[in-house]
Amino acid sequence: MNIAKVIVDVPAGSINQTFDYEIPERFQEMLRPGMRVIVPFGSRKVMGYVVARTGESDFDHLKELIDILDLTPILTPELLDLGKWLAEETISLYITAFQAMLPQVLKANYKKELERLTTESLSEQLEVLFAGRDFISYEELGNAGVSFYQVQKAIQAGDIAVHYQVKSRVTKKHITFLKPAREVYLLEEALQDMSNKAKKQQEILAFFIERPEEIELNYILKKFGTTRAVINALQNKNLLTALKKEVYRNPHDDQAFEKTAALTLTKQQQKALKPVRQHIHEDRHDVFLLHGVTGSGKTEIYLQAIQDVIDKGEEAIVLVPEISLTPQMVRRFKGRFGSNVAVLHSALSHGEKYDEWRRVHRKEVQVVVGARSAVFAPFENLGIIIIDEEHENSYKQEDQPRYHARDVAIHRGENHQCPVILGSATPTLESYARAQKGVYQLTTLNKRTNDKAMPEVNIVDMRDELHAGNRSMFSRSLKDNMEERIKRGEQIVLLLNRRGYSTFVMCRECGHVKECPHCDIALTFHKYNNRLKCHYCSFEEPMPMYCPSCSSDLIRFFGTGTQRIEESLTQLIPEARVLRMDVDTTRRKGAHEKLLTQFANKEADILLGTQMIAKGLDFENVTLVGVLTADSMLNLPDFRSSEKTFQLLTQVSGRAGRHELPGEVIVQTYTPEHYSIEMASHYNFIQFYQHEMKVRKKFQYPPYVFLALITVSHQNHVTAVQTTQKIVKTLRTYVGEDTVILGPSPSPISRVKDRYRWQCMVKYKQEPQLRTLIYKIIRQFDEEMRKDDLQISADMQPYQLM
Ligand SMILES: Nc1ncnc2c1ncn2[C@@H]1O[C@H](COP(=O)(O)OP(=O)(O)OP(=O)(O)O)[C@@H](O)[C@H]1O
Ligand SMILES: [Zn+2]
Ligand SMILES: [Zn+2]
Repeated sequence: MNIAKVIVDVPAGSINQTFDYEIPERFQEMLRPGMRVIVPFGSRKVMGYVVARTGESDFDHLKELIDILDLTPILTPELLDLGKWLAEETISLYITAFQAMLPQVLKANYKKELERLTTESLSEQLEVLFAGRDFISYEELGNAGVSFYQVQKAIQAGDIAVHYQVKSRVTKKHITFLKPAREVYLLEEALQDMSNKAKKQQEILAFFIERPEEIELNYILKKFGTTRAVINALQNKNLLTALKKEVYRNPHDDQAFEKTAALTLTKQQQKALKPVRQHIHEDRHDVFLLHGVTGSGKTEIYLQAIQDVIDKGEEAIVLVPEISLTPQMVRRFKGRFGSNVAVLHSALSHGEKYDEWRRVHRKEVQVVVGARSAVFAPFENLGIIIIDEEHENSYKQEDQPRYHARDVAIHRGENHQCPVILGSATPTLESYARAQKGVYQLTTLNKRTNDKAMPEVNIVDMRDELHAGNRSMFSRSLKDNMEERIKRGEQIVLLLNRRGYSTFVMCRECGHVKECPHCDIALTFHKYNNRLKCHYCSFEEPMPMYCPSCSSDLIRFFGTGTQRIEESLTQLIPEARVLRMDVDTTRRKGAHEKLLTQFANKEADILLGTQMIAKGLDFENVTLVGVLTADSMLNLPDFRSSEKTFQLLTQVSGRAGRHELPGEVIVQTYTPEHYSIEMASHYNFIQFYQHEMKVRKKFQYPPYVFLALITVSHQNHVTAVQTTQKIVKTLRTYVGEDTVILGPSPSPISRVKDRYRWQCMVKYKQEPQLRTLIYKIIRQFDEEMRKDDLQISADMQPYQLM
């Protein structure tokens, strides 16, 4: 067994397999699968993961592996298997799948050090090595000739520990971040206009167009091999902004969490919990869909199920959407389980994330609460996996490996024979349809725990406002109601549904929205050439001057930011104290929490915000929720837009009247007759489900079919088109008769980073060989991908279609 099978960190299709290495004598005792190693690869030294040990190889003259990076495996046998499955399921490379399961710190080569933990004496060799110090660098270990096996034993005994030194912790308190200074479509315009000489600027801008989030300056400098001058140029053009952020570790340790005890469950809660408990105790896997209205006490059910798991000596993973990983949510879990909980989310620095991950790895906690990637927590005795707000899009990863956390959770639930709970007030059509078929077990909570009615929803037709001469963003009824609440000392939550802004075109006179004649999807407005396009079938036409439906010249695309609304709000109701919560005001660490605390302390009357205020918030004094433009999302070129609108309206309505005071909701819209708005106003999920299923059936969208999206990109337009054509042709030869292949068509963002992007979509019901087929097709282009920088990616069950 002196041969290691290694997946190397060389992300290329032609290298997507294990390589065999001889294990040198000094590592033989300690090397185990799941450890990272350094191996020679060609003329280089690269990192790799040991996936197995074996006694035989098909090859002669194996090279020796050079070094071991871990003294204990960082991937469990289950996670090694999971990585393989994940790669195959998402048509990704094995190395990419393994990297996705680990915190950032373990992917890079960080400096390591050893810490002495015990005051008792160590073995003689180790005593000599430490020489009275508490910390020594890892390199000293190699030089001292101490056996790794001895070190490993001391680690297992808890006498010493290995740390990865994260640079930011030691050297810097502040890190500079970059982010777009303007809306993405404005960046796109700037990119179009930019001189071809400014190559680096173009590359960097294109990067931010694809990922308009803040990111470390250093990362950008390194990635593009560029200098501060190039960044400055982009800043001077007002395209990027720089900001400094402080970096801490152990974010939750100093906070005191008030201890909570289990509540006496309501009848409905008891009924929902019972079968889950049975499964926990019988070590049985099943998927439970917990469909419970907002405020019905789903979280309490999770907490009590987890308590059982803890009592049994097993472990629990709770996934919550990034956006609702609020201090309120963390407090509920820490309040019940104290330091037995690790929290993993993106607001943590690399070092903090690694620290939390390590607490899981060392079995110091039994519960993990985290965003998507927490589904890979390296527990070995899972007793339950819970996905809260299972309908949230953030559970789908939008780059390689393009996995959905739900699929991973269910796969791990099978591995560990434990239950999986999917909870939501507005389940996805996919999940609800599975529950209807009996694939998942459905449990419904249709009452709030306080037995209060759901707040009444009033729809305001904004076209009437316009006709009455009110051109502001606020209807008369919303204004009157806000003033009344402020007088009574009650509070208001205002939602600006901002996604999709400035992309679709709507007539303000009659509400008409331009749709594609072939696809039942709104056309997207492209400002730089003033044309409307369909992103499914590539239909396009010029932006009309007059509404095709009523001939009004009030047809235009939409665009309003929270800041402008805040201004007009203070003009409209000067006495209102407004807190604005959006990406701009929550950028600083802790800002989110601070705003919520201010609002809870009644230092403001109105909380105005984007999607991030729709979820999880629970304030007793909120009696009015206003939705400024319910339709803005409805017109996104996405077949899920009605579903997303229904979900958002239902979630935000759930923020009102959660306690003693009754709540009310005012929804402003230009299309009050749209079924998702109308049905959300009655909280009628079942009716919405039935209606939307008919629409999906008619247009053949999920859950009636599965989708696979293949995207090709290349600097040369013709190459991109021709490659996509070849792919489509091969696919057509092998798929079944009922399978539909759409395309080639240009991707919605048809040029990024000076690369042209084309795509094709497969709609299928049954294609057991499709993944293998797509994998093989992509591999046929390995040569071009390696030499000519062609890129091909596949997204099975895509969520992002734009
Ligand atoms: N059995 C119970 N008895 C009394 N109060 C309860 C009970 N269960 C939950 N609650 C309280 O009811 C409120 C709503 O519960 P919870 O937040 O768990 O609901 P939810 O379904 O998760 O809501 P949402 O989907 O809106 O986040 C909370 O304040 C919670 O403390
Ligand atoms: Zn019109
Ligand atoms: Zn179309």
